[in-house]
Amino acid sequence: MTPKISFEAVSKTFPLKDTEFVALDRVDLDIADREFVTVVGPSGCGKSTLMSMAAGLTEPGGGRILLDGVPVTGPGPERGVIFQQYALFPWLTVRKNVEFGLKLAGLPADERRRRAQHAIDLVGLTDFADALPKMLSGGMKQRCAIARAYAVGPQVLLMDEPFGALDALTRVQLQDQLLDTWSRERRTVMFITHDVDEAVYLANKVVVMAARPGRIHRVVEVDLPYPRTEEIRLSPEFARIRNEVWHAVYHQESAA
Ligand SMILES: Nc1ncnc2c1ncn2[C@@H]1O[C@H](COP(=O)(O)OP(=O)(O)OP(=O)(O)O)[C@@H](O)[C@H]1O
Repeated sequence: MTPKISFEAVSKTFPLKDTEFVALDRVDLDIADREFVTVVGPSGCGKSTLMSMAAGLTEPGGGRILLDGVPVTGPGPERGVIFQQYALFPWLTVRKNVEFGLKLAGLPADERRRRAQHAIDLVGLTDFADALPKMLSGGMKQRCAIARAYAVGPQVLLMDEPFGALDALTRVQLQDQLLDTWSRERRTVMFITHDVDEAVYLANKVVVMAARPGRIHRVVEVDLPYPRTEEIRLSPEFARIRNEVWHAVYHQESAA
């Protein structure tokens, strides 16, 4: 079966003084349809660059990225991108923020309203649909950004440390909510995080990257059932996988 996203020998260099810095060196990775893949690795190993290329915002220097077998040449509505910074329009309500992309897509007003409401309900912001971003907590702002991405109905969600700026409790709540939505509306997710627990809790596959040059170091399958629960989070099997990923991230020389 054709993978949803394929990275084929993807490389990227950036100019550095009179030489070149190799940010990514021949990355090969397949993400299957409806998979939830998390990407972890040391700072500067190229996680964001990799995702930005999947989003069509950065061109690969070498190799190619395929979406359903077709080379990515730019952004598209089948890919929703969510960054750590919420990037909401402060003068628009939650509803208007969520409707924004739908307006750009040229959808009629009643369809925009219906889709936005569905996405707002999904992320639990029903009571705040008419609030401005300044009235929302950090977690609620990020929910709004997620709703905005969902509303367009992307098959793929590309999430770059979306919960990185949130407190631990909000983070756990949003992880559960994201998994809940994912299990109902199965999309393909590529999710970057610095947090090993988060990487294991969410994913069915954790990609561990290494730096200098940026490359894939290991891929760890997470053979834990969904729905993920607190019981799973506290289980010995979870701890075993978490330790394996932790070791792969923080002891790369000895693990190589
Ligand atoms: N536009 C750019 N120009 C020059 N160098 C860049 C550019 N974008 C990224 N880099 C370099 O490429 C490397 C990979 O960056 P990237 O942001 O993808 O890493 P990352 O793994 O996401 O890091 P972090 O975990 O710190 O966010 C870094 O060393 C960075 O300095």
